[in-house]
Order: sequence, then C-alpha cells, then structure tokens
Amino acid sequence: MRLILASASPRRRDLLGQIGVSPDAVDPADVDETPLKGELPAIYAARVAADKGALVAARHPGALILSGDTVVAAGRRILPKAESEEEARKCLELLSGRRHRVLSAITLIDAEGRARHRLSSNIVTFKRLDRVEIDAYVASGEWQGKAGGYAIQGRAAGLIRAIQGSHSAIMGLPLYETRALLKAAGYPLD
Ligand SMILES: Cc1cn([C@H]2C[C@H](O)[C@@H](COP(=O)(O)OP(=O)(O)OP(=O)(O)O)O2)c(=O)[nH]c1=O
Repeated sequence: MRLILASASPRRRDLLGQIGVSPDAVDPADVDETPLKGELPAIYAARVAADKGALVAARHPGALILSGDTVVAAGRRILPKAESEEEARKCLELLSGRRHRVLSAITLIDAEGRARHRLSSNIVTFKRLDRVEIDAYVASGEWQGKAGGYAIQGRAAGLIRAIQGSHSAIMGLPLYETRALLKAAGYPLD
C-alpha cells in the first residue's frame, strides 16, 4: 500500500517517522491558503488540509494520501505564518500572557478515493513576554514560516507555560489522529 505525504514540511515527515511510518513519496500541495472572509479557524484548517489532499490525490491514483494544516487562532482570528520580523513581533505581542488555540487538521484519502478527516484542537499558554524576550525571539529567526510566529519545538518552549492537548499536533501533525486514520484505512502498523 503506497503512502504519499502531501506536505513540504520536513517536520511532518519526522513526526510521521516517530510512529514508525515512512511515506513512499513526499509530494507537496501548493494550494491557496488565503482564509475566506469570516471563515472560522477550525473550518479553515479542515478545508486547507482537505484541499491539499485532493490536489495530491489526483496525481497518485490508488495510493493513500496524508495531508495536514496547522493554524494558530486567537479567538476567531487566524494568525498568519510569519514572514517578516514585524509580523513575528505582532504575533508574539498578541500571544503574550494569554491562551490561544492551535488547530491541526489532517485528511487521509484512501485507495478508493474516500477522504477521512480529523481535527485536533489544543490550547497553548504563553508567559507574559517582556520586550527583551520578544527581541531575542525575533532575532532567533525561528518564527520564519511558522503559523502564529513561533515554533514549540525550539526556544519558544522556554516561554510556554502550559499546553493542553497534543504536542505533536502543535508542531504540525497530530500523531494520535494520524495513526487512527491510517489504521482505519488498512495501512499496516504495528
Ligand atoms: C504553532 C506551530 C506551528 N509550526 C509550523 C508547522 C507548519 O510548518 C506551519 C503551519 O503551516 P502548514 O500550512 O500547516 O504547513 P507547511 O506550510 O509547513 O507545509 P505543507 O503545507 O506543505 O504541509 O507552522 C511549528 O512548526 N511549530 C509550532 O509550534
């Protein structure tokens, strides 16, 4: 049974390896990730994960396709994937001293073309960040391309007071849900 990981993220590949799964190929999906007007964060994450899967499935008939999308949400607001220092700083100022949600959606399309979806909803609490902490984090560059302007797998872990939910989901691939979907689709797991 061929498994295709529809993601450009080396982290998703590593996370999959953590549960002993190695995809036969990696084929990233380049989809439009612009949120629709008024689109709620959970709906958005699920839609983008499904879009990525559908796009890649068309290129690999008969294979299993795994895709995902991770979104950082402050209330109903979807934070961007930080692409500039200014954007990263704005995200950190917004997240400082409060709780936010990290939504990680996955889609698995089976050999018959049937799509299964799961959503992992998590809460992350940052300490109150002072200017020195924000400056140092921005200077680290670790926020680049990261949803919400931080990565829990790096030095931001020292600024995060607590998480409720799944560490793997916050990093980008909810492993519990991923394993469950692979099993349901008949993928051989030990
Ligand atoms: C909150 C958080 C996000 N992120 C990252 C994971 C994702 O790379 C990014 C969310 O963007 P995604 O669109 O989910 O993924 P991607 O663009 O990296 O890869 P692809 O679309 O090809 O699958 O934010 C972390 O690495 N750590 C974190 O703690």
